[in-house]
Amino acid sequence: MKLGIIADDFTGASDIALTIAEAGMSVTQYIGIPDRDAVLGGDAGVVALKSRTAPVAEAVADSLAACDWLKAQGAEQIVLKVCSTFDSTADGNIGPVLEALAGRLGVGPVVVCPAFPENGRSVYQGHLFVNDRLLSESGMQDHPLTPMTDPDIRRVLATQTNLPVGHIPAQTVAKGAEAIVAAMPAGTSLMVSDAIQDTDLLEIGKAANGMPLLCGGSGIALGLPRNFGVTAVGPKMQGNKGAGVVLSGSCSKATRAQVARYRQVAPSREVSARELLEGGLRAEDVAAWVLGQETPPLVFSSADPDVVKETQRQFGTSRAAEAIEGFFAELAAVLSRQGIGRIVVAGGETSGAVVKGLGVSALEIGSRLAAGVPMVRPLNERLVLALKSGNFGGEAFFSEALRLMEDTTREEVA
Ligand SMILES: Nc1ncnc2c1ncn2[C@@H]1O[C@H](COP(=O)(O)OP(=O)(O)OP(=O)(O)O)[C@@H](O)[C@H]1O
Ligand SMILES: O=C(O)[C@@H](O)C(=O)CO
Repeated sequence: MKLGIIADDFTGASDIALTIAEAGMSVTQYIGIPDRDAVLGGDAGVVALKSRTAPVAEAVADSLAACDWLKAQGAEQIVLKVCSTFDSTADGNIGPVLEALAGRLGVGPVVVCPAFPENGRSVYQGHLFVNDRLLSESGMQDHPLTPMTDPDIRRVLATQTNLPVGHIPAQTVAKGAEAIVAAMPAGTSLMVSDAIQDTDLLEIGKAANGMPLLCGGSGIALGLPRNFGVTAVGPKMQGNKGAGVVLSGSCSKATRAQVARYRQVAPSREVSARELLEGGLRAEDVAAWVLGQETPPLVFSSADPDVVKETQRQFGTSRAAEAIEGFFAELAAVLSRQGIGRIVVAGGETSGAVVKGLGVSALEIGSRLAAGVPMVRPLNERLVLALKSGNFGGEAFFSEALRLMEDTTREEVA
């Protein structure tokens, strides 16, 4: 293994795995730290954790364990993959995790850059934008678990860590890799880098050659495979023509638009925390309904921010989330036992729940379904999955993904 990634959620893991695979590296996504039997080798390994919303001590312990495992596999460089919208709870574990990893790896400056221009995320003057809006006005301020109300990534990090937080401005990045390297201070610090377009990220990648630790969204990996002499080939994977379903627990703006669009063309079933906590809705019954449909149906809990807030007020944030995630996990498990062929999941936490429900230990990375979303296949299974980050994909994503995932003949190109 050359490149080791620690991802703080499951959709984020497949997002960065796609970037690396499209740049020509062989890559496996592991669901947590794998057992010895499940290690597949390859140029890159992505350990998917569910640490984004975890308490600090747990996130630090899990990330250090993942780092140790990746290093033991030979990884020469470690990337902490966080969300391109820098999702963090009020307690904020990104800073402490970076501090712990930097200590473990004995590193100097650590570049931090969540930019993902292809999906509209850019960093300028240390501030994170989603398209033409500051992060704090992008809809992310209403996220059910990680509301982001400060767009200044330097300030967000500074509240989470005692390490010095610095900045590499766009003017320096525009001068290229050498200027970026020259801008690095001595000693350990977190250097938030501006990046507006892919060429910026490629220069940052070049500058990062030999640096033991980096942090960012999937864009941070764009230029890394080249440092290892790898050239692009692109992943290949066959789809599955079997029955399909969409499971959506994401309440993001993009997902809500996708849900609204897909409901116009497919049967849908809404599930609520109330129904799950009070009514005892059975996953078996919903699975039977799913498998009785001709068009792949949609099962969703996605709701508008005011509905989510009211649910959280009534039942508690974690209790509501656990009920919904537990339901999706169980539903996926029943559907898989009954031979479902394609599952599209919307939402990182929801994807984590579904993958756990399926009992998956590792995922092969296939072709691109949308920017940041590959088709993936659990090891030794025929079932294919799409783990979509909440805010990724166009409005017709669900139909398009299901169609692409059905294709058993397509030879994929990067
Ligand atoms: N109607 C609802 N009321 C309250 N909580 C909900 C509701 N629907 C979903 N949730 C919870 O909100 C969380 C949504 O997080 P999830 O990570 O799945 O989506 P996301 O944050 O949009 O995606 P990403 O992390 O990829 O950006 C989950 O824990 C889910 O269980
Ligand atoms: O970086 C992103 O936006 C995604 O890969 C993600 O992590 C969302 O959960």
